[in-house]
Amino acid sequence: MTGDTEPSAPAARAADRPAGTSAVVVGGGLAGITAALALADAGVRITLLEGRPRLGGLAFSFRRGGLTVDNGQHVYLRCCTAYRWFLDRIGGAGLAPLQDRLDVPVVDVAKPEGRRLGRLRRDALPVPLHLGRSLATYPHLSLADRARVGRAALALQRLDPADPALDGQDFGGWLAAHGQSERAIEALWDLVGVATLNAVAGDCSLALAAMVFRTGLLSDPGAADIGWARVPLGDLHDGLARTALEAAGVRTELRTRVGSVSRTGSGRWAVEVPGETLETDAVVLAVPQREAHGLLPAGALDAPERLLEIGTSPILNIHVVYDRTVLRAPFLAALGSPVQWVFDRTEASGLESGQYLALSQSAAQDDIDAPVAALRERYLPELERLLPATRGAAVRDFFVTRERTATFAPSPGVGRLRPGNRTKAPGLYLAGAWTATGWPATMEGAVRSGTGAADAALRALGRPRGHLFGTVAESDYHVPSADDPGPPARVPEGSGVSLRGDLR
Ligand SMILES: Cc1cc2nc3c(=O)[nH]c(=O)nc-3n(C[C@H](O)[C@H](O)[C@H](O)COP(=O)(O)OP(=O)(O)OC[C@H]3O[C@@H](n4cnc5c(N)ncnc54)[C@H](O)[C@@H]3O)c2cc1C
Repeated sequence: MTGDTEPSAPAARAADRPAGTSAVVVGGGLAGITAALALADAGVRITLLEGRPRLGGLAFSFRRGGLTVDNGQHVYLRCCTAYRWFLDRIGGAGLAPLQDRLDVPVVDVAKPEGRRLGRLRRDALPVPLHLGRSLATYPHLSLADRARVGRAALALQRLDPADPALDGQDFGGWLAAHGQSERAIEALWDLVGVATLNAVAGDCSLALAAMVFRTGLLSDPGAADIGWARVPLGDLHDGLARTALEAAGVRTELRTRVGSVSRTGSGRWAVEVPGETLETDAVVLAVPQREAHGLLPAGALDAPERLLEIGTSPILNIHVVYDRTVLRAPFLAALGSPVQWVFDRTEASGLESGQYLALSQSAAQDDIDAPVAALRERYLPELERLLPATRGAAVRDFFVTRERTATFAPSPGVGRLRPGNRTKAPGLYLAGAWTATGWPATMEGAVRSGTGAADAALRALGRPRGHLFGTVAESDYHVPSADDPGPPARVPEGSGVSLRGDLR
């Protein structure tokens, strides 16, 4: 590596760029990759520095014997327009398609009479009627609870997530004040909320919850259709991302941990990595909030100590390989069990026989440090209750992945702690899912923060540009024809992704 980002960029496209427009992006998670791509696409000469030997940050894969394992199951929704733009930009949309229509099997094992299957799905009707039939027939709620859920959803729709007064209130208190029973919270609000917000309703800012439920369930009929990668996450966030960065002329340096960022005497920026210092015009810090706090020069934020007040929340994934197929659906959600969501990872992991399930356990404070043996003892019998076919099946492998700081904690009051993309230091920008995107800690939030930082930098360079992505557009719902097959992120016919009534 050389000492200045400008003359050293390898790709021809970068070499053509005018001098005086270089930037260093620190951190190669989704926020940093996005910022690097968006800036490079606008003609800025970019160096991306990542401390680890791979890109992708918190959403990555690793090898375990013959398996490719994701550190944690990731899903996104059709309303995640920024992440969908990102998938398109790296050429990965076809590898992480969306359901044609929201359809979530929900299995309740709490009742003595046995397990019961319900479904949360949508119809092709306008909001809020698109969920009306599903709610009316949802067997896990009493009739009275279903009516009260409908009324609360309409009240939620009237909230403005950007209203600062909502940030300090907790979602659980709001739900109780709107007549929601403990059962309704468990069987509906937390079923969705824990997975998307990484906290139970009582621990969640009303602003963030309103954002999730309004955008996902109450904005457009298809907004909550679920998408997920049919390949290892690393294929997208590391492999394809690296190819896209290289094609855009970005110089990417892995295993390169930034030690400090400071202003030079001439008003440029000095980025220190082991053995050398890079000089550049602008810096995007796309690292987690604690690292950002450590790298921010004095005076860059009014109250930098607030970054350290942002809490974190863990996610545990439990991976089980059976010698046979035990689940005949791509995923399911569970009630009446410590199991939350179960995903079939068989194909994506490269497993050739048997079935590989990943249990995604959000807000996992109670289990995150439990020994593997204790988790095995607790969760295998739970899987037998949920999926009877596991009872005669042999467990070929059982392991866990623990992300203790998977997301920032969406606690009441977190909104006032999250800074925007701009700092008080000219040329220094912040990105990361923890910045003030209005979204909880998601891939969507990370990508939005990356484009936000790039936009702020481009405006300062006098090169503002149009929006890269919009809200959920009507065009997302058009009927595909032979001439116009529709957006690439659709599940192809016959792909086997549709859910069947019988899960096993
Ligand atoms: C188990 C799990 C499950 C999840 N499930 C979902 C889901 O289903 N849907 C969803 O949308 N989101 C999910 N998320 C959240 C999502 O993964 C994150 O919000 C997103 O990936 C954060 O991206 P980021 O770029 O903001 O930060 P990060 O991914 O944390 O990236 C920051 C990068 O900076 C690098 N870095 C740090 N310090 C330095 C330094 N000094 N020098 C150089 N590099 C440095 C780090 O190595 C890292 O690569 C999940 C997260 C986890 C952990």
